[in-house]
Amino acid sequence: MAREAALWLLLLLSAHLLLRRASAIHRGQFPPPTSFLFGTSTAAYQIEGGYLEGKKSLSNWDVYTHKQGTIEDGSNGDIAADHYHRYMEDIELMHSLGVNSYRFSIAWARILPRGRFGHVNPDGVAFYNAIINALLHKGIQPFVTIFHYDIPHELEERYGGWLSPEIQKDFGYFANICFRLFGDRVKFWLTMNQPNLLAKFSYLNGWFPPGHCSEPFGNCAFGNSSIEPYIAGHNMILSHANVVSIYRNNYQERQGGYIGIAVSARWYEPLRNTTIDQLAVERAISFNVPWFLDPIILGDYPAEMRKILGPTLPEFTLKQKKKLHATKLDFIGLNHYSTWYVKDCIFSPCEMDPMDGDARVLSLVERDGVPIGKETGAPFFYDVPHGMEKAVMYYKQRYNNTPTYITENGYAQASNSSMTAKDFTGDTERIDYISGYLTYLVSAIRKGADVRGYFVWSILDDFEWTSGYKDRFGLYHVDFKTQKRTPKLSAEWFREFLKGSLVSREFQNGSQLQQYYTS
Ligand SMILES: O=C(/C=C/c1ccc(O)cc1)O[C@@H]1O[C@H](CO)[C@@H](O)[C@H](O)[C@H]1O
Repeated sequence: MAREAALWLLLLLSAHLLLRRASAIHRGQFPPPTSFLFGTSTAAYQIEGGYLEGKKSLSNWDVYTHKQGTIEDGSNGDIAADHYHRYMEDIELMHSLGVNSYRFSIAWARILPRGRFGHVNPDGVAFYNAIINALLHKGIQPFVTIFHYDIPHELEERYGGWLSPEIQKDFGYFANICFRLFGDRVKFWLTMNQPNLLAKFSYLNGWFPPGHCSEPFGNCAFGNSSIEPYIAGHNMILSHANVVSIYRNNYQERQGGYIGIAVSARWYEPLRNTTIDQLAVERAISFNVPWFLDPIILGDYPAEMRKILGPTLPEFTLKQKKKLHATKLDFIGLNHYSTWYVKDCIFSPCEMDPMDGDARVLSLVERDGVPIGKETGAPFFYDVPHGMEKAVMYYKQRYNNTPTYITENGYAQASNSSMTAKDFTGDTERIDYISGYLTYLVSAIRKGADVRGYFVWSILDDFEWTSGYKDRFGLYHVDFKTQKRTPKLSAEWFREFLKGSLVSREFQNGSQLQQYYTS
């Protein structure tokens, strides 16, 4: 039965490639597996479930999702994709794809249920040991995010989470335990995931816990949208620096790994070809990635931010600047999905934008009624493949070609509860999306960008934060009632791509094939 399904998918895939020639892209255009990672990406809260199992405590997300009205479909991550019980099956799926890396995150509340105020939980440690060992056994490099949005709820209650400098101590305490317990086997660490997006979702527009915001960015019971995002951001930057210094001083030499940070790297284009919209693009960019990477790599916030925010933007003390300078990072992780048009809001009137409005810009997905790219199942995410090359080349230049990994890129299918696996497995749009972005990534690499890996978000359909289970990003479909995993066409495509066998389908002409194998 499973065999039949696989054959059927393979047939569909061949037809897709023949008819649409979707991918001139092939594995041989990238550096060899010894120097380039191809993997899939996940985060603990989005796939694990088991929210009260193994003596885990409640995280901020457990508490938030259990409140009415926070998640669009009223769901939560209590069970999610049940990866807590099915991790071996999921690792086998990845192995069958032929990836050489897997990016996942560690649930803080599994390792330290009470943060630094309690004990290390052996069950949590055992869970991640089992995952790491199973991955290594199959030749898959663990690529670990220490913090991907979920913190022990107690830290939120005690001192307000990321709003307090206290969090720096807790985060350092947690990371130190991760390095000590897992660092003998984990060689790739990300301190955090998308702090630049998280600070806004948590404290500017209030979509994520603790749901803080104020007018005009949103209407929340608590918060101050013009101050709190930058306080949280400041604590995140200092927490990153602290954790990198812990790794450098106590582990890196002995363990021989690398440490970086993953940021949300949206790309922006001017709505009109005018100076004011071009300046708006520069502001939008500055308030996105450079908000975090300028302090971490160059030592201070970007000038555009200081100019607009003035004293609202915290200052780094001399001591902090010294620490930033001494730590920095080994590599940059870019999460890239889409591109937006940007319109100036300083010299022209605008509606309030709860994502980019703090940069005095409005981001849009259409120009004169024409969408910026092909639409996807996620509202606001469009298929704009050239944005990948633009973003990579921009940050190559800004950060002196720091080694870079594309830590996330992927495509969402929209769904509703009456749809079944069959409705999702013929996902040629995802194949087009991924092969398009990979094509532009190859172009950036050819132009000298030091890109060392690419991770698809995601291996499985998962809990997509405030969208709940509606947006399906998986290469494998998950039936959340039975937890059955079914490969989509894109999974078969990725497998063929990683094998290098797409080339033989693409190039019927023998000499080109010859060229590929000898180059
Ligand atoms: O980029 C985002 C999230 C965007 C968003 C969320 C909720 C909204 O309401 C609007 C946008 O996160 C990255 O992209 C993925 C796919 O989304 C997430 O599942 C990952 O966890 C995250 O690192």
